[in-house]
Amino acid sequence: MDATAINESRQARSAASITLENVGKTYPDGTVAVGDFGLEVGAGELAVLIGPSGCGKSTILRMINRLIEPTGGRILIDGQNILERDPVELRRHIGYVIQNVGLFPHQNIRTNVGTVPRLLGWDRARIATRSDELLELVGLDPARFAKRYPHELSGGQRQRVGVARALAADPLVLLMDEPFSAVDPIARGRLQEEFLRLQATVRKTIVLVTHDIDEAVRLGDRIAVLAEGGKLLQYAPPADLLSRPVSDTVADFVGADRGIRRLAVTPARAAARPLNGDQPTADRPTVDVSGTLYDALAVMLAAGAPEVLVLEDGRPVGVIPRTAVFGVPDPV
Ligand SMILES: Nc1ncnc2c1ncn2[C@@H]1O[C@H](COP(=O)(O)OP(=O)(O)OP(=O)(O)O)[C@@H](O)[C@H]1O
Repeated sequence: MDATAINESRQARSAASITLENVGKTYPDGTVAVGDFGLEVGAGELAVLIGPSGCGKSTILRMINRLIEPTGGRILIDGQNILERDPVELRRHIGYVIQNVGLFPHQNIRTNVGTVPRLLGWDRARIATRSDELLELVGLDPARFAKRYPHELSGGQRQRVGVARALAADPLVLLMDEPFSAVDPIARGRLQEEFLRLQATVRKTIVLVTHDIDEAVRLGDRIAVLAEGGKLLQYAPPADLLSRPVSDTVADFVGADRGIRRLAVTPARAAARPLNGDQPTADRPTVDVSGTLYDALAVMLAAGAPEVLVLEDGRPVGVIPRTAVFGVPDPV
């Protein structure tokens, strides 16, 4: 895809689909980092790659922006083969966020965020405006932070700058390699939450690598569980992965407490059973339809009740019985 095609497709939308077909990477010493890997990520979706150390996650990610050249297969962005593009030019249209951010230490935050727009030849005023807009978007007040240097920020703040920098030129695709793992668990939780809010606004197509199953479940629209050699064991939405792992290996990998995680990612709406017309609805414990099965369980436990009503706009639209929480069929 040439620059004109990119601009045209960006006018239509701000995210692109990613397709990997039979992608492989074999190193000259014979190491097969990735054997034969396929994956489809829809425009605006966030796909997570997870798996044991050395299974090829980073290799797959870095083949998408050609920091690593595949030795087999095809990688398509919006249907266009990226292997036919100039890698340097390609990378300017793909945001990339890594663990320790890699900010330039001798440049202030505004200049760091403006890195790619500068390479793309934007004028100075436009770069400054865009940098400040991005800093606002990631929750850093430009008046306070734009002129600081990276060492004057906390780890979490630096990570936010990394995300702002990756988004600066409005890329169609964002690649994130363990973006939140260098910060402590509390800061990480906050960053993940902010990141979800940000993604709801910008709706980029994102491939994110993590070691942390909780992070995968929290952030992913779909999760790809990998084994050594980039073997894809399962690719599914978090709730499906947790409730129906395809093998013992996947079940072990997603963990013994996957039942609890499943509750947290199953929407109350999906778990609700139809209301029986003659059941009373007054004075019964309730959960909003936007909540999860986890919220429903918390309400049941607090009220000592066997079921909760599901409300939409304050009106009962269904009921979640205790059996739904435990994933067993209702008695007939
Ligand atoms: N230059 C190289 N030559 C030979 N093998 C390599 C080379 N670079 C990476 N590898 C191998 O490729 C495999 C995949 O590495 P990769 O970094 O993609 O794994 P990963 O799943 O991201 O691991 P981690 O979770 O530990 O970061 C590993 O076995 C690694 O040793």
